[in-house]
Amino acid sequence: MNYDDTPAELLAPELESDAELAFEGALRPASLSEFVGQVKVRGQLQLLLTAATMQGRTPDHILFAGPPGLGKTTLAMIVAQEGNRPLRMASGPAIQHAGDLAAVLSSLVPGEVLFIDEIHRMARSAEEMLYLAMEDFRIDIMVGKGAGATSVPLELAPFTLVGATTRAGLLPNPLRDRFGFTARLEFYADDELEQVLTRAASLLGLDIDREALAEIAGRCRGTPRIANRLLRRVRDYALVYSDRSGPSGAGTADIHSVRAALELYDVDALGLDRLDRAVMQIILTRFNGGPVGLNTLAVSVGEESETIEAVVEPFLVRIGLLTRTPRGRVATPDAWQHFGMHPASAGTLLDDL
Ligand SMILES: Nc1ncnc2c1ncn2[C@@H]1O[C@H](COP(=O)(O)OP(=O)(O)OP(=O)(O)O)[C@@H](O)[C@H]1O
Ligand SMILES: [Mg+2]
Repeated sequence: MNYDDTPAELLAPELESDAELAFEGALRPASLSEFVGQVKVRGQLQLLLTAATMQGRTPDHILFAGPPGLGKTTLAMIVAQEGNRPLRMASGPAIQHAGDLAAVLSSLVPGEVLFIDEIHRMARSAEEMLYLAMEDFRIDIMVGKGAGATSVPLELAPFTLVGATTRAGLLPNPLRDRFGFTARLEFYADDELEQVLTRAASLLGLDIDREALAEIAGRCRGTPRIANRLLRRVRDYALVYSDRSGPSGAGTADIHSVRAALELYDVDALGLDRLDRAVMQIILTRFNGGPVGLNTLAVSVGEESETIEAVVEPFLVRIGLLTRTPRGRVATPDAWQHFGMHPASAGTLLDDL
């Protein structure tokens, strides 16, 4: 069985390169009204921000949780932009000591939005400092060492903390409880992805029809970042193989060029990526459909169980290939069908293990 037939980067929901970063920057919607989908979250955010503006106070702290590429960073930027507030970007892994966080917090200006990406990866000591900062806009700084050490309180400017995490479950309760609003981002529906793609196509100057956009939307794991990435590969294909009669000379793409381009890159009809396929195939072939425990599964595919749980599983569950039960992960009848396999009889199963 070949698990490595898709270029990993094409369907990976994580960011890959600097070029992609620049492209994402250009595509990021700048206001809530431009932001596609997540209707419920958008409404909730709008209310929270408007109420804060009416009262002239800083908005409550906000946590965005959900799989990679669904718009957490984009929404954090929008929170700052909508309220015309300065934005400071930080990331959990870069905050390894309480002192790192103290330096950031003490330099915030009143009303500033502090965005901490991957907030679940911050150091413990920094987390504890953050509790006090979020609640009372105050921190205690330790001065000196050993018996002579004293703690000096420091007032902070009122700020709004915006946290993003792919693993809300890893946040300690005291931290989670201090956010006034937690938004869980969902995978996008096909028609929403089509809107994202329409906008991106016009920015790329690519002439592409509805049917072709719908085909890409159906294969991008419900994720805008992947939609934009697949669109760029389709653009390449159109550039090289079409007659370049599009308005900007970037080529024209239709359903045939989309299918050909995606086939070239081994993006299957459901948009499963290499890791999705590896997980499903292990469950089907090695464990005869399951149940399989998360850790066993992670070891079998050679991945962190964190990645399986945060990135792979939510999507497989959403498209109905996998269910989670108290005894482990189980493949659905649709999964057997998608991979063209059948459950083995009990005898062969024992041989296999
Ligand atoms: N609702 C949306 N409408 C339009 N474009 C979107 C939307 N959500 C995300 N995008 C696009 O997808 C890209 C990825 O979004 P973003 O960087 O905000 O994801 P993320 O959730 O922060 O991912 P990660 O967990 O990897 O940091 C952005 O460049 C943006 O162009
Ligand atoms: Mg992000």
